[in-house]
Amino acid sequence: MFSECLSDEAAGIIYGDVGTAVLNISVLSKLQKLEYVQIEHEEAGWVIGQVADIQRKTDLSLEKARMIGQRQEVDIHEKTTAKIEIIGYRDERGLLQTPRTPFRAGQYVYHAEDEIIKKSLGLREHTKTGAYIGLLYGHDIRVELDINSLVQKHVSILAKTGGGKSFLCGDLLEELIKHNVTVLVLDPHGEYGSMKEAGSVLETSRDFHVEPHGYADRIIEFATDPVSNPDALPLKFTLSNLEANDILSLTNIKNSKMHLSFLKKAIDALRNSKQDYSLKDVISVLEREDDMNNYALICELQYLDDAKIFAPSGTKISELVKKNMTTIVNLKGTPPELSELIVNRICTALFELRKVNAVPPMMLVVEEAHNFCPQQGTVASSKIFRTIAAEGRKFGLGLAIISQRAAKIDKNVLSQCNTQIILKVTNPNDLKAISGSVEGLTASMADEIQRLPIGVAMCVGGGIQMPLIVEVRPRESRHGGESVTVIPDECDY
Ligand SMILES: Nc1ncnc2c1ncn2[C@@H]1O[C@H](COP(=O)(O)OP(=O)(O)OP(=O)(O)O)[C@@H](O)[C@H]1O
Repeated sequence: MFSECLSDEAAGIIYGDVGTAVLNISVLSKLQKLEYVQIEHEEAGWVIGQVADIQRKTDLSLEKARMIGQRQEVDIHEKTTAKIEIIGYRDERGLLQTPRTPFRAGQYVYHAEDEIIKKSLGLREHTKTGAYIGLLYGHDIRVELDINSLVQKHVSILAKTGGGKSFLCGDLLEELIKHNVTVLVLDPHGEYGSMKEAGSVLETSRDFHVEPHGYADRIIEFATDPVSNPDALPLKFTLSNLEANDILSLTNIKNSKMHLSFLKKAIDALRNSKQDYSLKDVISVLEREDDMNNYALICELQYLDDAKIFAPSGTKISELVKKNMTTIVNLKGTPPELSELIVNRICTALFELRKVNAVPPMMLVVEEAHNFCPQQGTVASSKIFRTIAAEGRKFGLGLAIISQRAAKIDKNVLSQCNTQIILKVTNPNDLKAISGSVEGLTASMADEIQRLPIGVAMCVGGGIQMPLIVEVRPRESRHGGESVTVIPDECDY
């Protein structure tokens, strides 16, 4: 017979037609959507399920509702019911199974105990390789992503703008730093340098066990514009490593055969006379030609020279990537074409050097990934991202892509991300792209993505076998992507 001893604390009783995958209960005590429940099965033992939907059924007719409007007393009878989706149980081999025979009507359903949830969902706490990103929604159970799996199988963090992507990515980076993983972050908006400073952990109703902590001793920051980022080291590229068409692609005269041939000639002349040369040298050669047709090209090169990104001898990868350290490449203020070229050169160098073990196994984190590996059109870095997504895992080069437009990321790249962290998304195209790429996503979970509050994420992969809803932990370090207040409170004036 089934356990009757817990009936006082029961969440509900099964009624109506009962299946092996879905069943309905009459709710007996407070129950929330997405909460886990446990039900005893005659053969399988305790099985867990999740509340997919709750309904309060009432007998209030339209007519009676009108009577309430006329301030008349009306009796309302209500019954709360819930739809439960069965997740399963662990068999003696530790594999997740679902029962093959249905539960019985009249059976009690209970609020799930933490130990049963952990066992059934395969959640392990305080593991050696776990990145703690938050607590399981409604439960004091730590959700940890397996770092080896993140690096080997890539990860995506997707949400609408302001959905909490960079906040959560900061959590992940803190964990990677604590576990001594070598990381390089491509940071188009300069949001991650603030991780050097300790944050202020907000008081919340839940205790996440997080203390403020800054990571200045573990972070190296490089910036293309060191004037605006005085704490960062200057990032420079060797001009002599670029071909004429690379340089022309950075200007507004991308497809001119005439200008390409002028530029090639000037560069060939310089290469024949010296090893290192600057953009000023290229401009001087073009000026000496005294050809009116060169004028537009000279103006563009002067504009490029003002970006001060090229030097006779650029930043070496050995300076950029240091074992067990996190490097932030701050691209704030860099024009898009230049950013794409920089990202392409860094990623290509990392991939090639990783192949020959000249840099340590590492994680490459790319913010605003839709700009560097777009689904439509091609940019300088499109090809290398496809290559890293497809082959990076073989060489220990993990990819973390972060974007507010899932539908605008190259599908060849997105589909290779086996760990997905999804925050609030409302755009229908993005929702479609996400639903198509997340394994094991039920219709109710997919629907839930639009309603996720800020600070709540849906995760799957990284050692987590089914999509889980997670309350994201607070940051230890300062979050650099705070939303800007347009109209301050009176006291702020
Ligand atoms: N887990 C959380 N706890 C508390 N506050 C959060 C959390 N996640 C996000 N926020 C707050 O929400 C705001 C937006 O978060 P965040 O900057 O991470 O969004 P985003 O998705 O990176 O935005 P954008 O697309 O504009 O870069 C910030 O002010 C941040 O402090």
